[in-house]
Amino acid sequence: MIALEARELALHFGGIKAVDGISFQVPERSVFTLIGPNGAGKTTVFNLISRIYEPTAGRLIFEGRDITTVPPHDIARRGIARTFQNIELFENATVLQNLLLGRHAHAAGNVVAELMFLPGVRRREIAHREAVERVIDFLNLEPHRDTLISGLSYGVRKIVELGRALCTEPRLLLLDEPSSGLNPEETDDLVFWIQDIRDILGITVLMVEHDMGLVSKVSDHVLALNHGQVIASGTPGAVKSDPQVVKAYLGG
Ligand SMILES: Nc1ncnc2c1ncn2[C@@H]1O[C@H](COP(=O)(O)OP(=O)(O)OP(=O)(O)O)[C@@H](O)[C@H]1O
Repeated sequence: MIALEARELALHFGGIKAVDGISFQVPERSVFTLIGPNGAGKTTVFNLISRIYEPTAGRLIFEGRDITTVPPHDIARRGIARTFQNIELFENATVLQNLLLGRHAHAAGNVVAELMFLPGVRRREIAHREAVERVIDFLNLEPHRDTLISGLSYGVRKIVELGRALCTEPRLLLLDEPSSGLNPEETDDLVFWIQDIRDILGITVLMVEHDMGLVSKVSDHVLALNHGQVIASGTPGAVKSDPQVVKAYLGG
């Protein structure tokens, strides 16, 4: 089964063809990685899927449904979550509070019902708590649950951000440069987290990543972009040694 499909997707900013008619299919329960030199169009693809940008042309299909014109706030409800290149957490809140906020931000709520604390609201609240506890457990965040984000190392913050995305119980997780700022040991841990997210939680992972060591260890499929176009697609080994990819990284 295909989780996500891009068909001839394009986004032009004036004369700049940031994404220039690319097509790809992300199989369910796989790790699919976008690589390419700076300015290749990787982040723009993420922003198109998150619906931050309107495509100039093309379609995006998620689980067989066209999401090309779905409003951004609906994306999480449909089962897509993302992390950002720069961590976006509430510094003066605890890990638990951040995870709960991540959960609530995407929950459909009725303000009157919430104020009156109707039974449905309590049930939902319990469901939120349970989802958050599962994530704390899964990512071994228990020792940090009551720690303020400002008191955490960068590596742990990145795991919390991953946790916040997982709290929405996505079926597709977008990871934007997950290894940036991590030391080699933390990057090795990330390999296991990503594999567990795919294998244990059954979530499809679409990732943008520069660290080729991490890309090779964890990806089922790699798509290389340059100047907004696909230049290679296949296994990590095949893409890494593709002459067009080698040339692109050398500045071609
Ligand atoms: N909002 C924007 N307005 C104008 N041009 C943009 C905008 N966003 C991206 N671009 C341009 O589109 C091209 C693709 O950029 P993008 O950020 O997607 O590349 P990238 O592959 O993610 O690069 P990096 O690895 O540096 O993050 C670049 O030429 C960039 O300057």
